[in-house]
Amino acid sequence: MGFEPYPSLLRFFLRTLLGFSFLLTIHIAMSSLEEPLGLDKLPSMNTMDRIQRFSSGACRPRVDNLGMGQCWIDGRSCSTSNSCNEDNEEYTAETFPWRRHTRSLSRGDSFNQKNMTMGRNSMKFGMIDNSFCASDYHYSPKSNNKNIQDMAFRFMKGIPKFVKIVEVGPRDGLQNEKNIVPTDVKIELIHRLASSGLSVIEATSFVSPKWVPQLADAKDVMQAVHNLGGIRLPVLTPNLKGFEAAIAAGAREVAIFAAASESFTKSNINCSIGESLARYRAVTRAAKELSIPVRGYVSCVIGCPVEGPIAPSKVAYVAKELYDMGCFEISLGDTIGVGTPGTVVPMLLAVMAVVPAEKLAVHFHDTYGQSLPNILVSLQMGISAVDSSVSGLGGCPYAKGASGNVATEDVVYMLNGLGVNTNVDLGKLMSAGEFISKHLGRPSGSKTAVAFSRVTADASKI
Ligand SMILES: CC(C)(COP(=O)([O-])OP(=O)([O-])OC[C@H]1O[C@@H](n2cnc3c(N)ncnc32)[C@H](O)[C@@H]1OP(=O)([O-])[O-])[C@@H](O)C(=O)NCCC(=O)NCCSC(=O)C[C@@](C)(O)CC(=O)[O-]
Repeated sequence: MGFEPYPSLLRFFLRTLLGFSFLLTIHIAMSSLEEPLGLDKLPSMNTMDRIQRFSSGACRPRVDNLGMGQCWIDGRSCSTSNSCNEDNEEYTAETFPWRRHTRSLSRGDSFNQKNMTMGRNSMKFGMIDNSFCASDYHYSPKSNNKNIQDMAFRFMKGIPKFVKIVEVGPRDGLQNEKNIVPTDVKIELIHRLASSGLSVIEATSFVSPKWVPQLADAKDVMQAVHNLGGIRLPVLTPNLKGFEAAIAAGAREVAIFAAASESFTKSNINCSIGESLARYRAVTRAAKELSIPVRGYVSCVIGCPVEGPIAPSKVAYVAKELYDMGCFEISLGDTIGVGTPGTVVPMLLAVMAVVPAEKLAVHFHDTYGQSLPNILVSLQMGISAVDSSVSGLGGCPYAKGASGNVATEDVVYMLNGLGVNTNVDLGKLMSAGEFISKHLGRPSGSKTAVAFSRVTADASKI
């Protein structure tokens, strides 16, 4: 819809925009970054805009060429310049097995057909044009508050009231650090994280010290923390040897880690996907005998550092195998952080066709700054477990270029802003982040922590 034929609409937009800027200025001045803007505090135009930007069906990846700037929209290719071209390629349900599920999911749910078709809107320089209002919601001066409330309701509908955060800082966060972090510092970090209210903290890995020297002290760390009350402390175990060592050190929960890429599996655990699943079957059998819960990871759910794009069906296959062998939860890892909502949504749809959403967690690395939008769409799709790492520490030693995990502080800040409960005290969490960042001698990788420390520094100058 163009503006010219509708001068009154244009006036309405300008008035709303001015009103919004004014309100925002007042709010920022008053809140001094103390808390995120809640949905209820944002003017209605902005709510619409956000629904548009976070629309889940925007762009789905081509399985055969998912170069990270490439995507497809209902049979049309889209280049990195975000312009879409019609093409005549045939895309069948077999090529994209999640599409059938997309249609059935879309009926009558928050993740509905309207949202799925928003991707048809053309995009320029990263901004979706205003055709969303025209084609899908017919936004006009006559639109009343109810329409806007409906849209806000639809946006929030899938988002859970409580999100479980799985803190992976002491393990995923530290495993790639070049300088060995003293055992005492690791133990202190776990204590500080626990005191912030986090209920699941991945403590360490019982892997070969030749492969991951940073975690060679797994036994000492585990022995020191395993009695921390009310906290779950899973540890990574790549095989029976690791499982037995973990149990002997006091572990009461373990995690096994597979991948959807053959090349990554080879470089990470030195075997094929098939061999890794056989090893993990042995671990889950042993765990079952001891009533030890096992979490499963699938790495490279969007892309692999060696193979490039990974098909959602491969991710679904490995996730289902782990689920069938008894994992209580499957964490889907974007190991190199190349995912966007456009590629995360189809991957999740494929996995959700074979593993229930309530058994899934998401695990994003923040290489391209896409973790928060990726988490947001995951929540909208019914996932309520999110992995993150204090201060954004992390990276896999066997995934070159992989940056840190999404920062736990940033996840908690966003969830607070959405009114989602996490039971985590952001202040105490940031102090744990400050502790480990100081030790590592570098600034925090959390934008939230950096913003708060600036505000505090500015305030102390007054
Ligand atoms: C799987 C292995 C052990 C195979 O390693 P291998 O060399 O193929 O195994 P092997 O069976 O031939 O054993 C070689 C040596 O390792 C020892 N060994 C064997 N197993 C263990 C064990 N459990 N604990 C301690 N030692 C062990 C074994 O005893 C032997 O010792 P040696 O006789 O030479 O003295 C190795 O490749 C390994 O440890 N890899 C771990 C790699 C790793 O930890 N990667 C990072 C975690 S995954 C990740 O970060 C992704 C994730 C989960 O965060 C999600 C995401 O972001 O996507």
